[in-house]
Amino acid sequence: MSAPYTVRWGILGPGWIAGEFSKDLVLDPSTRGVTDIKHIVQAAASATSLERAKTFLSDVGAPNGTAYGSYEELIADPNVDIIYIATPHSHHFPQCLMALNAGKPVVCEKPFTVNTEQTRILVELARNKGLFLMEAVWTRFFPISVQIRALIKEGRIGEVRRVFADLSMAQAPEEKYDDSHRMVNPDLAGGVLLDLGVYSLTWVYQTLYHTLPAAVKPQSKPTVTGTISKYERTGVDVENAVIVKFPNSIGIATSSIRVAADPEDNNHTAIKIQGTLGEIRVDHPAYAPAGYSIVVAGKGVERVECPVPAGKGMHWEADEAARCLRDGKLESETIPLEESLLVMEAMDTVRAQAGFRYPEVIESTEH
Ligand SMILES: NC(=O)C1=CN([C@@H]2O[C@H](COP(=O)(O)OP(=O)(O)OC[C@H]3O[C@@H](n4cnc5c(N)ncnc54)[C@H](OP(=O)(O)O)[C@@H]3O)[C@@H](O)[C@H]2O)C=CC1
Ligand SMILES: O=C1OC[C@@H](O)[C@H](O)[C@H]1O
Repeated sequence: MSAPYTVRWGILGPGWIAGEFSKDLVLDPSTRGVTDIKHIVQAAASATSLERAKTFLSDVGAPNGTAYGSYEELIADPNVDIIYIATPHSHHFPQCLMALNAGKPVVCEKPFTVNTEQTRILVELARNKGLFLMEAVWTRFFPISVQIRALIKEGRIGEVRRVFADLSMAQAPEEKYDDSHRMVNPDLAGGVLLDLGVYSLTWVYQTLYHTLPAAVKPQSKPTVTGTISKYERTGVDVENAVIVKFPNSIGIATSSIRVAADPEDNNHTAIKIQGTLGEIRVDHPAYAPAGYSIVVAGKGVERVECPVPAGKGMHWEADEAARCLRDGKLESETIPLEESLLVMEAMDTVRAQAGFRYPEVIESTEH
């Protein structure tokens, strides 16, 4: 058996999710049945302080990693193969630009950028430079997503005509968040559409668009209609509803931080994928569901549990990025850049229809 392909990660923005991601990186991949890939947390950088980067590395179980007190040093490190960006939404575009311009492949947290134009620039830059680029929508790589896309393609629930997808978590923003917090701060591109709505839209696009034959995709671009409710204190959205109309199907994506999709936290259905023969009901939360049911008329209910075998489940997206690097691919087939652009476009459209724009400094493509 050949040695596993090893990828050395550089973590840019050592905050909450970067910690979860890095802890998954250092897990033994065989705990999820993976033997062809190995990850190393090679380095981490904090723009706030070198000490923070050091503490981060030790906390995630990578005490031998190199700590940097600036992002520039991280992306210049020749021992780093790929950069993972995990900062607030407002900062993804300039930081991705910086990393790509330095010749580093990038995995960037969701949402890719503040708007579509920014993502388009990154995609063109990565393609021109021959560098791998991927939006870190971890949900797409969960075995549950893989299984459900396969069930749709094999016609288990007939022709899929409609999808309802919700990711809502009652968070009482007035109590939970200071107005400067990234969830509600317009300067950091806060708001529920970009933060949680991106997952509801992911379910719509990965079921109704990703599963289509390649030949029909060019004629299958959706039209999007949507609305939002604003947070009185900061003006970002706290609730939204998006209708995504494809030629032969309709997706309805919603998200909220005012109400909960699953108030009792009890595997309530958050996503319904409806076909002409039946439906697939996927558990809350949409970003990491742990089970689903297949309900076919006359055949009863088949329940499928999909627990994460070890860690949080962010390792699957890292495995994908590693395999793409190994195989010389510039993008993931599971989350093609075109689909990241389509989701960004949907969010742009909803914001435009609602008259919701972020400060020019973060909507700008000049950096
Ligand atoms: N995949 C998932 O499940 C999740 C994804 N996310 C996504 O990850 C990203 C980061 O979220 P999260 O980990 O909660 O973020 P944090 O609030 O923990 O911040 C992450 C890092 O970003 C930098 N940062 C924080 N605030 C600012 C600011 N005001 N200006 C500039 N930089 C700042 C800091 O880096 P430094 O130390 O270098 O200053 C910080 O360590 C977002 O895109 C979010 O949508 C978030 C949660 C879950
Ligand atoms: O990506 C995310 O998923 C989990 C949520 O709790 C978090 O706010 C969001 O950023």
